[in-house]
Amino acid sequence: EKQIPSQPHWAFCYIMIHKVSRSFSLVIQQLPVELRDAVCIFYLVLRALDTVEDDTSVATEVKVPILMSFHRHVYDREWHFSCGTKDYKVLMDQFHHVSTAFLELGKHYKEAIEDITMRMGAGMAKFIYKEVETIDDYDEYCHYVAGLVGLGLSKLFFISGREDSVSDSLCNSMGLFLQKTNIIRDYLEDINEVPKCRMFWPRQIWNKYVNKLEDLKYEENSVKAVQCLNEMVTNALAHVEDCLTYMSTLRDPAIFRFCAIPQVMAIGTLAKCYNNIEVFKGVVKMRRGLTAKVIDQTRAMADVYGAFFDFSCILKSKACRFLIYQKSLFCPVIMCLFLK
Ligand SMILES: CC(C)(C)CN1C(=O)[C@@H](CC(=O)N[C@@H](CC(=O)O)C(=O)O)O[C@H](c2cccc3ccccc23)c2cc(Cl)ccc21
Repeated sequence: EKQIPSQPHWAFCYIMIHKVSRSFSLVIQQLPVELRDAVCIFYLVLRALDTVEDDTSVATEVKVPILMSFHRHVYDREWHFSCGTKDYKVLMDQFHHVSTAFLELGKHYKEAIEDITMRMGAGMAKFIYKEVETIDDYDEYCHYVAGLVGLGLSKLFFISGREDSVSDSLCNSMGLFLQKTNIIRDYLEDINEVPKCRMFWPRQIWNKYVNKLEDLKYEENSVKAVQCLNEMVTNALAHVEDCLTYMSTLRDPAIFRFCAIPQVMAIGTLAKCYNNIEVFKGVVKMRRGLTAKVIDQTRAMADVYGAFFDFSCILKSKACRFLIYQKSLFCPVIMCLFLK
């Protein structure tokens, strides 16, 4: 039957989304209601899984079984596992509201969310025992925590009947671009994490510049640190073409905005991080005003090409500009930008 907004579990879910991610809760409101509910639950299930993975005070022998069986816990109204801090602790303690709402979703939505949760939990468990050494490890880890989100969202869009299915590789790139941007931006926060620092930058990249990842934050290494940072940004930019291709396949304007806004935020963050020693001194965040502007002005591919084009001007990289030019050939607005 139709959900009455007063039902406590749906109220809890939407309030929780608003608490953990202001911009995401704004963007999710654009979606058609049936899809919005499925994405809301998908996001909260993933946030809960991430909270378990992130909690360094949970012993490995306790954490791994929870990650592996999380996809079944979403069906159990009684289940919860207390961990995390602040709003994430509330999410974990009150998780039964998420399970109750999850059980009200359509069958295909539940199957899609369960499948991605199972695969992500298994991937997270694998990386509890495994460091990110090579660039392949880096891509594999980002696939588990973010690429799979792209696959899952595309499945939900398809189930809603509003979008055709898209190749796994394009969906994966959407997630990798966002996650690699977060990993670059959050260097200092992750390296200073207590009790155990979290390291996602691949050794294959940073060991060309320093002996230990944490050495990047010391003043005397600042030239090498920025060179290493720029290599990490360049690695993330490799996904731009796939992201632009993915977004240009989207038909539903609401789904387009839902996908495009985080991508434009990410390209803006990368632009701020590029060549910027501040990444090793504090967290480099886009100004709140700029975030509001992106949410308001990202409506069509022309806006996305524009944002990526602005970034490529900052990069001054011919390769990136040429790529954007190539992709935007059928977009008059961008064409005149190039001719300017
Ligand atoms: C790791 C991640 C990038 C996938 C996290 N992730 C996102 O980053 C959110 C945005 C968000 O939460 N922003 C936070 C960032 C932050 O915490 O700093 C904010 O507060 O602005 O967006 C993604 C997300 C949105 C739209 C399309 C996507 C396609 C593929 C993969 C992910 C996609 C997301 C969608 C879902 Cl359903 C679940 C998680 C995410």
